[in-house]
Amino acid sequence: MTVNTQPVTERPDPRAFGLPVVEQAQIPAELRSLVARVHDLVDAVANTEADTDTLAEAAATVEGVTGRLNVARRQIGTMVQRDLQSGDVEYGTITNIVSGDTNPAAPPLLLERTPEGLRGEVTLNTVYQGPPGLVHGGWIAALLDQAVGSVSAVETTPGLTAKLEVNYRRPTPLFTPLEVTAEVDRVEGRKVFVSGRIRAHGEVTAEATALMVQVRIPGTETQQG
Ligand SMILES: CCCCCCCCCC(=O)SCCNC(=O)CCNC(=O)[C@H](O)C(C)(C)COP(=O)(O)OP(=O)(O)OC[C@H]1O[C@@H](n2cnc3c(N)ncnc32)[C@H](O)[C@@H]1OP(=O)(O)O
Repeated sequence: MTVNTQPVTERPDPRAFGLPVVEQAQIPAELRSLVARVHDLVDAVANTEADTDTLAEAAATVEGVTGRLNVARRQIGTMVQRDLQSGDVEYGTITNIVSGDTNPAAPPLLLERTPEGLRGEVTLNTVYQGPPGLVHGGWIAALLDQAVGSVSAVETTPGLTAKLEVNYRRPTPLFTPLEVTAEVDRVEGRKVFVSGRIRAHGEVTAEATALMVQVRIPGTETQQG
């Protein structure tokens, strides 16, 4: 990471903006178990060749369960607070499609701090398939977007992706541990230039460069530039 000529603003607490925050430890084990079961269910549904009676019975069962769960729903924008092994605190939406703790559609990608930036591992099944046996290109971009967005948030302050350029160098395989890394390259005022990579078997399959623009936080415009 190159020199930042602007002071880094203290990481904002989403509660100050009226967003509910759930600490990771407060998520019940029963909900985590349900998320994992539904994650497996999506894969089973996507691939099943069961007979029609079984399909009809499963649809009715799932419809009933969905109705029971929908009785109480979270507020849109609910955040989860994660305490990283490094001691850093990270906030993200609890249903984030890539990393959300309660989203059964999320792989999920869990990232931890390294001396260079962030690193995580994820293995994707056929739910994320594009070409036969390979990860969908849009999902590759999503993994990279999440990684560069998170590293920007952890090392500076949260921002939105203004520009993301993905270079697909090699096919990215399913059912293979993928290493995802991201780092901050430089900071210019509110602009954070970041980069990220996906590796399979140690070989880079995709890489991205991106521009994150830090969100304007009331009262901090002077520091943010
Ligand atoms: C919370 C922890 C974890 C978070 C992880 C999340 C990962 C996922 C991230 C996402 O998916 S974000 C969702 C996708 N992105 C968006 O929806 C963003 C939509 N775009 C916007 O909302 C605005 O365009 C944006 C906030 C990016 C910028 O608007 P601003 O009004 O704040 O910026 P402004 O126009 O003042 O420009 C500030 C600087 O950035 C530059 N800039 C802004 N947009 C740009 C762009 N698109 N391309 C190049 N440069 C850009 C602009 O030229 C200027 O440079 P200078 O300071 O040098 O003059």
